[in-house]
Amino acid sequence: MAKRFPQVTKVIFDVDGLLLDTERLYLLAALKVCSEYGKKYTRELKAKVMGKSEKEATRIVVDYLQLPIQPEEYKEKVRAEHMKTFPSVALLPGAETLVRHLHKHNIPMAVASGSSNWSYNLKTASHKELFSLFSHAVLCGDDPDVKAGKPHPDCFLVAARRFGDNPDVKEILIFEDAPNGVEAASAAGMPCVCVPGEWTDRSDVTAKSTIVLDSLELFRPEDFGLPSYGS
Ligand SMILES: O=c1[nH]cc([C@@H]2O[C@H](COP(=O)(O)O)[C@@H](O)[C@H]2O)c(=O)[nH]1
Ligand SMILES: [Mg+2]
Repeated sequence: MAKRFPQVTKVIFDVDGLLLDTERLYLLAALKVCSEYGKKYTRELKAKVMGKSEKEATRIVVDYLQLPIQPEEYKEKVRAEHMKTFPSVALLPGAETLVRHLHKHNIPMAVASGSSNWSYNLKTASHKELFSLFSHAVLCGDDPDVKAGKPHPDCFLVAARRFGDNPDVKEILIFEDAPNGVEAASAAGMPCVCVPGEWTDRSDVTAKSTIVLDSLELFRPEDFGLPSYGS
């Protein structure tokens, strides 16, 4: 089958809103905590923080809504909500099939997320075997090599270096759901498949994505020179 886009040889997946259905859980937690102070956590505010590191996202929310608490206290309150919901989070449609397919064909794969280690461990707890198929996870919140979170390109460039053989950035395909992540992929010089979640406006990701899909289930590996399903 002919390629539609340049050949890629490696893949990096975003986590929240792309592999895991966590974005609705982030929303519920933020709505609950902000409402305790009579504040409304809006779609516009959510779009600003999706993909950011926990530290940055926390500061942005507290500043934007002028919450009468320190960012650290906001973070702890939100974490208390996440402890209730993250351990049973579901995978998004198409995620498991795609990851297992690429792994079967020995395509090097990593994940790169705005998450902290704490949050990543909690939300991947019931999907440990699937997440063990990635060669490495770059977690912006706690990784000493990541100087700036998405939309800066650092997390994807660090993940690329850890593949080990100094790969060409143009051969590394990013999967993202949010504007900050698409921006980061573009800044890294990497092609990007965007699957916009419920809280991402298509118009915010179209220009800098290689392709925009309604679901991971619609991704055709052969379009990027990867082995097709069934092969
Ligand atoms: O409603 C929200 N969505 C997402 C985030 C932040 O975005 C990251 C998601 O990163 P990614 O999509 O890169 O996995 C989360 O770890 C969190 O820090 C947030 O604060 N609030
Ligand atoms: Mg995401």
